[in-house]
Amino acid sequence: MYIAFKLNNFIMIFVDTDIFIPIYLNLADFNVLIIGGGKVGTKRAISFAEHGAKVTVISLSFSDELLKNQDKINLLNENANELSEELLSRFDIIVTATNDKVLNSKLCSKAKQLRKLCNNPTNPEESNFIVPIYYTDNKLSIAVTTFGKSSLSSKYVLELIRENILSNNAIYNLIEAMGDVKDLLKDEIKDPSKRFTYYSKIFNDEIFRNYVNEGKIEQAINRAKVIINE
Ligand SMILES: C[C@@]1(CC(=O)O)C2=NC(=C\c3[nH]c(c(CCC(=O)O)c3CC(=O)O)Cc3[nH]c(c(CC(=O)O)c3CCC(=O)O)/C=C3\N/C(=C\2)[C@@H](CCC(=O)O)[C@]3(C)CC(=O)O)/[C@H]1CCC(=O)O
Ligand SMILES: NC(=O)c1ccc[n+]([C@@H]2O[C@H](COP(=O)([O-])OP(=O)(O)OC[C@H]3O[C@@H](n4cnc5c(N)ncnc54)[C@H](O)[C@@H]3O)[C@@H](O)[C@H]2O)c1
Repeated sequence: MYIAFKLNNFIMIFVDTDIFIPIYLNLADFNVLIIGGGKVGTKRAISFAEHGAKVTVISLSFSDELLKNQDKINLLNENANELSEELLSRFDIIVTATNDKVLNSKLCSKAKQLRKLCNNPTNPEESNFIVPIYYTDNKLSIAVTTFGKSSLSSKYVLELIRENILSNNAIYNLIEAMGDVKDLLKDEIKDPSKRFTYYSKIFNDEIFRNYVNEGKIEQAINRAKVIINE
């Protein structure tokens, strides 16, 4: 998953970025184990729980935020050095977030042997999934990662996309209008291969796009109907 070599006395690590496939997961009711209840473990635990997963945190100590959320997150006060394979097997996803890098590596490696999804925030190149920085609204989602090189840079890239691209309402109008076009085409043309030719034709039509840019969705859909009936 990564290549390491020594250059000027630094160990250079290159994550093989091609090996990661971006996927959006619905983890409702999945069992997630977070090992380490400090700053990183707390962020991950809260985020997984907010997205519907059943979260357990095993740690020697817990942040105040975790202690306040015991109704939503199961806390187990245990030493992770003594975790059995049987316990790890009960979870679908494992995050190793203690401040003991050796322990995190050992646990993540065991988890991967058990074919679990494992995230090691202290050593991204050992993870078989990465938690990217992301933005989601009810129409689209954008996730950015620099594969652990710099979260601040990832955050900056995301801010630039939001400020320079998503701030233009025309993008949202376009998504809305093309969603309506899809409903319309599914209704009117039953043969998918015929239907598919219309998507790009309508998407690239100048008149359709002008209406979309002006926020005139109804006129845009009428224009789509004209194209379908041509
Ligand atoms: C998105 C977010 C999600 C979350 O953590 O829940 C996240 N990091 C966040 C913040 C953050 N992380 C760090 C800083 C300090 C400034 C800086 O260094 O930039 C800040 C800034 C802050 O805290 O504001 C330091 C840092 N990051 C990693 C290491 C380990 C290492 O390098 O060894 C170190 C310690 C380096 C050291 O010890 O020196 C690695 C990872 N961090 C990732 C995700 C994954 C890759 C995503 C990517 O490529 O961006 C990956 C690979 C872990 C993974 O696999 O999931 C969250 C957004 C918070 C928000 O929303 O604002
Ligand atoms: N990926 C990221 O975004 C990111 C960001 C900052 C830091 N980090 C790295 O993540 C690691 C954790 O950082 P943190 O700020 O959450 O640390 P922290 O000190 O706040 O928390 C560590 C937690 O691990 C627990 N722990 C330690 N040994 C344990 C054991 N044997 N069994 C059970 N629990 C144990 C501690 O009780 C504590 O709750 C650090 O190595 C840090 O460099 C990653």
